[in-house]
Amino acid sequence: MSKSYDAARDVFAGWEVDTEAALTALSQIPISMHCWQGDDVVGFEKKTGSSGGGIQATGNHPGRARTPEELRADLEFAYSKIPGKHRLNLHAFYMDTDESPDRDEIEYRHFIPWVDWAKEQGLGLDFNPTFFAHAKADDNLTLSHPDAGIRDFWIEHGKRSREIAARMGEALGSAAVNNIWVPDGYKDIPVDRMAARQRLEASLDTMCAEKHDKAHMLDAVESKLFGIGVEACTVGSHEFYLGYAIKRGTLLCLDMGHFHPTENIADKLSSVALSVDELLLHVSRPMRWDSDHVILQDDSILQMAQELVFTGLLDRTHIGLDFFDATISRTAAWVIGSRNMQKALLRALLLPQDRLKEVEENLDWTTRLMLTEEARDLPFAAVWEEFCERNEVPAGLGLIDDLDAYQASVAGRG
Ligand SMILES: C[C@H](O)[C@H](O)[C@@H](O)C(=O)CO
Ligand SMILES: [Mn+2]
Repeated sequence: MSKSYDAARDVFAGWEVDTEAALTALSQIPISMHCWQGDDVVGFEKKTGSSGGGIQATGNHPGRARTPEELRADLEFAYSKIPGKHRLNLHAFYMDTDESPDRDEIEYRHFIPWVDWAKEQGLGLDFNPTFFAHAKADDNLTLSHPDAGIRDFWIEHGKRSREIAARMGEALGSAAVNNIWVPDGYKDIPVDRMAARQRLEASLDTMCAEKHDKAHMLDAVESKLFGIGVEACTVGSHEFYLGYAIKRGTLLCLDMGHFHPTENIADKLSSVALSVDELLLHVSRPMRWDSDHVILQDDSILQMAQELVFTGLLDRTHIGLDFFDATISRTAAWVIGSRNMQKALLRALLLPQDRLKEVEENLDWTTRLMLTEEARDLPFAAVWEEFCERNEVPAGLGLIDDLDAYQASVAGRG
């Protein structure tokens, strides 16, 4: 235990905050790191179409992972710099196989190398059907397409993805969240939104009809305000999926980039949690649009973490990341973003929660403001360093050399 941690523990104790309890709580929060930051959302299948689903990684930093082996090596490095045990969020088009199954032909066996690796690394896995980057998504319509043949193709993909996720969860002894994000929408103003939404709802119902053990797989649905090429209408809007999650008992996924830029996503947690059992977060940083920048310790993330801690929602929320920046080291992006999520949680866990709630209850808003502002100056960094040390990962400047050395080792990839 370092001298600075010792001193910090005393300072926090003066605020009636137990740093040991905060460290224990933080060590029990897994972050689901998204595989797609490692290769700019390209995936490993041999067949692709022209639709990117309105999402886009920009930049050309050297070192993009081109194979599952390269991606796993990058992930191993990233996890070795992130304190604690975490999860990997895999998309269906990251299959690891010599075969070329189409989306409606994928099977669990195409993902076994990922499961074996996750077991070896002590990681949990989460999963996502991939409803974009395919010729049958080129109209920007999949599950809501007017053509039943196209809908059936994607329904089959979704069914298989749920089955694969369930088998992953069973194999690893930890439920895989299977997140359904469907990019469907219209570039210009549609005249029959209702028909599109009815088709999406019916397709989702068929796709999710088979019951899987919740100990193995949990369905989540993710809404979006708009994407590039579908500016006028997204079929799976927030209202659509909020209703769907409530009616069908699925998790609701809130992606921080999928709302109007002035909306505060942290504010939504307590509202939706009154009507859905569990939540999935896609923690992201939109800049003017759903730009998926690497997350910072900015107000949006700090408030999100504080809401999770203060509302007692950590047990009902699965924290996933969703950003992809190709202008910087991809492994560093994972490390910086994941650690920032953890730092935000630690900051929230180190706040004098009981006292703050008490003064608010007493309408003493002056003291509330004074306490929240003074608490910003507490010696949080010493507690974070202690967490890193206990988990045998570097903190501060010690991290930079490691990140640089790894980036140099992958920069020669073609
Ligand atoms: C690749 C992911 O499925 C994707 O980012 C989705 O979650 C999303 O947020 C689309 O904007
Ligand atoms: Mn997302």
